[in-house]
Amino acid sequence: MEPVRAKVCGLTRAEDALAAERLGAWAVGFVFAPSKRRVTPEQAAAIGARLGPFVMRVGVFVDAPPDEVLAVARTARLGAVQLHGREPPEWAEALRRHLPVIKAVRLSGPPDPALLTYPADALLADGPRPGSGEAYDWGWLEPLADHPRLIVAGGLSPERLPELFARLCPYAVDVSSGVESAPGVKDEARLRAFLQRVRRGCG
Ligand SMILES: O=C(O)c1ccccc1NCC(=O)[C@H](O)[C@H](O)COP(=O)(O)O
Repeated sequence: MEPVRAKVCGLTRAEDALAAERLGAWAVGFVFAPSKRRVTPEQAAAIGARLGPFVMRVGVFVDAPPDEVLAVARTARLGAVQLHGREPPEWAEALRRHLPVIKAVRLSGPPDPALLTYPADALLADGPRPGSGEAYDWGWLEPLADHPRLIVAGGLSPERLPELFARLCPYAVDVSSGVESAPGVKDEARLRAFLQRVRRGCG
């Protein structure tokens, strides 16, 4: 059975990042765009430095030009970048010469199938307002179903994973507010419940 990978996004505290690693997250995300969870590159570097070598550090950006993204990635020691805005494909191509790129799409209806040709290493399907916990109709993911690396995000929680996995088996899931007690503060019990369910997979 293929594993389902998990990324815990919107980290602002080392203790939450360490809990995510200990409980089995494959990746942690740092938001560098305007957000209640925004961190500086230096804060992300300090949190990332506490983690072991096998946890991917992902930086979340919204419409930041490639030079800016690469400068942040160097300081924060990121392993991959997640583009959450309307970045032109040329920006993703430029970034992919240096780092893996995850293209995020905000869904308020079924996505344009042209998204499948966007130059990215993975696609992330998010809710209409990232980090808000707002969900969407998973039926809208149909046009992206054949993508080999589809990451499902947006309003996920330990309670909603069983229904998601009964409907589709994505490459990975991404969660932020569904495992929080306050913006940027993760709740260890909810994190544990989420990651335990992910580890059991779709079967
Ligand atoms: O978290 C934010 O505030 C944010 C702001 C701007 C762009 C992206 C942002 N977050 C990215 C994510 O963390 C994902 O959208 C997240 O996993 C899904 O959020 P949630 O619905 O809260 O689980």
